[in-house]
Amino acid sequence: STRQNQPRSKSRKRSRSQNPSANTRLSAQDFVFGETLGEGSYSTVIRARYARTGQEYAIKILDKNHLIRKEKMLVALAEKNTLIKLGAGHSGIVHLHWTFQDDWSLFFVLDLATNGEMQTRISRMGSLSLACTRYYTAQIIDALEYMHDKDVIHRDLKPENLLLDSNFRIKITDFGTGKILESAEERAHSFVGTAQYVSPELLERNETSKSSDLWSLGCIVFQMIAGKFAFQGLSDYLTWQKIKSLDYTFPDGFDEDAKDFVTKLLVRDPLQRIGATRSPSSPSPLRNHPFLASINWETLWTDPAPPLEPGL
Ligand SMILES: C[C@@H](Nc1nc2c(c3cc(-c4cn[nH]c4)ccc13)C(=O)N=C/C2=C\CC1CC1)C(C)(C)C
Repeated sequence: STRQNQPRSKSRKRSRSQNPSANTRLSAQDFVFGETLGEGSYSTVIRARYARTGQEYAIKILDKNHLIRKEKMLVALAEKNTLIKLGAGHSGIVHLHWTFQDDWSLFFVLDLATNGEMQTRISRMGSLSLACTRYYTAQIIDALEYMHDKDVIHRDLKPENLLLDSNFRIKITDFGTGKILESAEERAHSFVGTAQYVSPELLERNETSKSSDLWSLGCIVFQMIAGKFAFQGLSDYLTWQKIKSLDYTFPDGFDEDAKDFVTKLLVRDPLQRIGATRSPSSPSPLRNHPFLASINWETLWTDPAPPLEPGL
């Protein structure tokens, strides 16, 4: 029967099975751990197989003592709550299936994205074709609008956090920058984001909003097509100077519609960015931009991904 084939928390029909942290009976012994997939700032993500069903997952393991010493336990819990809040509602977002702990660690059992990080693809390819860039940009927008409508801001959107599942579709991950916690005082100390993708408002006013994710999207689209960062200095400080002065240039041959799209995202004033003032009820100017005219938003998540071929 299905009871044997599912991790037990799923076998319960009540709402408990919807709450990943409800399961107090899963333990590390229920999994066979494999290769390390990546290291976060306070965590390691390891490939693992749930022994009972053979289903593969990615398990994020956080060291409790480390979290306590660095006063990041609340950040870890905020990330868990953000992941729970996002739930299984969107296939473009990594889903948290269960959590459990032992004396030393917290365990988050998440979707495995078997084709890894977009960053790896861009590095290998140099750049992505326009068809790939349009497809992935549309999927990022769709997932981002879902997140923003749930009042979740990613804050550190970058190609490393854009995973590719077995069908080469996007899965956004690493919500390690829990916005729930950010009091003004904490904000002053916990500098968030990766240099090349940080928005001007975060650099100048330590401020982030949903529109900061749109700035990062602009940097990502530029990078997918150009095969290099929009803003890159010889040091983080010089990169930040370029960001604050909007010092970037499109390489020759950069698609004109894509240029217009990126230009409307890399705007200093967060409120003037395309899509910044969208509401769940109003149509999104991002989706209607000419650069994405060829996208069929209804079949976006069932269409096959375009072949990953080099761009420019
Ligand atoms: C960006 C992230 N890297 C990764 N995070 C996750 C992966 C993941 C998979 C591969 C991969 C799979 N096959 N080949 C490579 C390479 C990197 C991955 C996954 O499958 N499922 C959930 C993940 C993360 C969820 C958790 C943050 C909440 C860092 C470096 C932070 C660990």
